[in-house]
Amino acid sequence: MGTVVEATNQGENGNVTEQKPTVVFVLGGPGSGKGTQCANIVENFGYTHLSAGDLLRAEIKSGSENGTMIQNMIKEGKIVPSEVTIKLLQKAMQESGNDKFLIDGFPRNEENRAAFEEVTKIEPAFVLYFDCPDEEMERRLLNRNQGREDDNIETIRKRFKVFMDSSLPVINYYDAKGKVRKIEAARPINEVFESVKAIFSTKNEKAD
Ligand SMILES: Nc1ncnc2c1ncn2[C@@H]1O[C@H](COP(=O)(O)OP(=O)(O)O)[C@@H](O)[C@H]1O
Ligand SMILES: Nc1ccn([C@H]2C[C@H](O)[C@@H](COP(=O)(O)OP(=O)(O)O)O2)c(=O)n1
Ligand SMILES: [Mg+2]
Repeated sequence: MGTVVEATNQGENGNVTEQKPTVVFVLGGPGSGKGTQCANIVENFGYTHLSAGDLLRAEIKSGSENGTMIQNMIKEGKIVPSEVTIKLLQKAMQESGNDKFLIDGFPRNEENRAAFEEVTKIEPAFVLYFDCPDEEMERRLLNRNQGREDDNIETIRKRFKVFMDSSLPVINYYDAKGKVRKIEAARPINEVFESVKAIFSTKNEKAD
């Protein structure tokens, strides 16, 4: 079995080798509801959910040599170097056995985006963007109660700034390619999911 993550559609001799996996990037500010909606999508549409933040937090817990660096960056609301995050994503993709992925919270900056494309040669089918006002996101994060070291008001403000400065440009990049599916996220969870369902039920998954 070859790797799904670096798969190409055609070998050098022109033979069809493997299909590239379907990837949907799930973006939006901290607390916009990415993880919550991904869980719903998994139940209904057969995707594997990969949260970049969850993978990084698991890496900290595992006691890896990068753990302290990752922990310090997350506490400061900063974005971990792509090399680290992409390796974790590739490993999780390989281990999943699936060929449809929701990649949640990635790419969060231009470096993430360009490096993922370079390393995997995968273009997302589309980008789901949860648009939510800061006040609502702040309320949700302060009530999240998952014991996260970055869900305090000081780090939250830093994360909002990083989102505005570094992540919105990535969303704009994909918007210019017609790939962004924007969702009003400041509504009850089930209403947001109705909008999500409508997007996954249309034939845009394979669109270039
Ligand atoms: N539509 C919603 N309305 C109210 N609270 C929500 C909604 N979606 C998610 N939440 C809550 O807000 C918090 C952040 O949601 P989460 O899915 O973890 O967001 P993200 O992954 O984008 O940071 C969680 O406590 C979650 O239960
Ligand atoms: N691509 C990514 C994703 C997350 N991180 C780090 C920096 C982020 O502030 C934290 C938390 O990300 P996570 O997606 O779990 O946070 P939210 O669900 O948006 O609240 O992880 C990263 O460095 N690079
Ligand atoms: Mg999340």
